Amino acid sequence: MPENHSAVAVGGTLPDPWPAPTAPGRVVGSVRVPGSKSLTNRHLVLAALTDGPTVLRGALRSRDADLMRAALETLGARFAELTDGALRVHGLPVGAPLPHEVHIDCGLAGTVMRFVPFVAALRPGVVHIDGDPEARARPMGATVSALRQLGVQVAELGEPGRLPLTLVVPHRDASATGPAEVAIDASASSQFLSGALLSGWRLPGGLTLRHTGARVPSPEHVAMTVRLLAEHGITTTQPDGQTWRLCCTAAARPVESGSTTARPPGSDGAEQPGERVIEPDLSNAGVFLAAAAVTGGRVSVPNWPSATTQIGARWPAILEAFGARVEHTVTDATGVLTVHGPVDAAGRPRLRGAGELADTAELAPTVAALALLAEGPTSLTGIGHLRGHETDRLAALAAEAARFGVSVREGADRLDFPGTRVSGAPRPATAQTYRDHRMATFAAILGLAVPGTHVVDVGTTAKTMPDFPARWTRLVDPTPPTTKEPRR
Ligand SMILES: O=C(O)C1=C[C@@H](OP(=O)(O)O)[C@@H](O)[C@H](O)C1
Ligand SMILES: C=C(OP(=O)(O)O)C(=O)O
Repeated sequence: MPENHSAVAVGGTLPDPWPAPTAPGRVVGSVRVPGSKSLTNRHLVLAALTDGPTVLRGALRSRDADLMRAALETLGARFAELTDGALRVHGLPVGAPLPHEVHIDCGLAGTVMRFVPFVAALRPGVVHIDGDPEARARPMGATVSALRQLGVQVAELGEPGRLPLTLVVPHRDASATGPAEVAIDASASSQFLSGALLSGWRLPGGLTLRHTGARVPSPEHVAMTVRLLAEHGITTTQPDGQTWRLCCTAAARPVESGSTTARPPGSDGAEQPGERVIEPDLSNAGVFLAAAAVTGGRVSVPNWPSATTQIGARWPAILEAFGARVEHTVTDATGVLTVHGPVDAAGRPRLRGAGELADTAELAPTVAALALLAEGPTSLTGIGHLRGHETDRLAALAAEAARFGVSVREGADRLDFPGTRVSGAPRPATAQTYRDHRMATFAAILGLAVPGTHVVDVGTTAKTMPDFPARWTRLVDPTPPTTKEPRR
């Protein structure tokens, strides 16, 4: 079900292709980043499966988050926007038959494609699941297999192991005592494991989930799932690195405990909803931090958590590998992360190659932009499963680098960037984005240093950051044209 992705800026539609702003000098600023997509969509699922109301603060509004909300609403959850900007979620009736057949639109959201089918498996009925044309290329085989092991009939209406799917969910024996046993190969995406775990605690006997493949991709995201379950009072045990066990005993209770849970002052707790605060999206924060790195500038992100399960926790180490200096000023549980971009003796930006960076997962496109502007070589390894992301990101990054005049070596699960000492500086190009938000932000970062860069369909950034073009323009060149002065 494709939809119009065109980017709408304050005051109108953005041009397509979009002229990416070039930094007039050092980029200096502070950027408040919206809530994490991965945390928001997990919290939405967990709140939808909790019997009492939950209040979410800082939840992302974006295409992926809105698709998740719509899907959960279709399955019976209810949402109310509160006047203070928070979102109240009322859980869906687990186990009750759906009143009629329903359709779920996943868009291009991996979290919706891989999390929602397991939610659907908790209500007897017929559920049709589809998404954008690009979503039909993304792997779904492990979800299909897991659902069948749970007794759901799954019709694969297109290619095997791909969307669209129709699920026929049976009535479940609520007196089941043992855990459901599911064994899947999740090598193509950690989301298969997260999806099963996020709903598995509502199965009558809980769930034992086993990964049969070699390695778990994006392991941080599975750790995030386990952590959030724990915050909801659901214990996951891991007898070995490939197996997760969830019991159902904590099921169906409103949120009462957990590190992000707070009760309103004076509350006796009886009818009060649990409250969750969602961290900013650190993967998207990396795009803004990259602007400092690329221009020898200084960019801060407030509310940077001191401890997090987000893969964006790796930004300080990654940016330091490129020669940036990173400070984290801590106040309470959060703080401000500030990146100072590296400069040479004359004050000109000067990124060094980062060497080998393993398992950068969803950070890879942003890191790739840095690697194209760095002097020395950088290799991104262990990223084979990114071929199943919004697009085949290894092929897309190599193709777009070539458009900018840089030859990047594409291996089965790695990319090798030569560094500008070998390739020369990237030259202007009109970057294709393949409906992939991170390919758009990749090109925007290059545009900082490569005047004349254009980005096709920059509106695709609405997947996780609807106002990206306006935010980016404000950060890169905040001075109105008439008052412009060189910043260095
Ligand atoms: O569970 C999640 O929220 C995600 C898991 C990861 O997926 P993969 O394991 O497919 O990389 C990540 O890349 C994606 O952006 C979000
Ligand atoms: C891979 C990504 O998204 P999705 O949640 O759609 O898998 C991503 O955001 O980089």
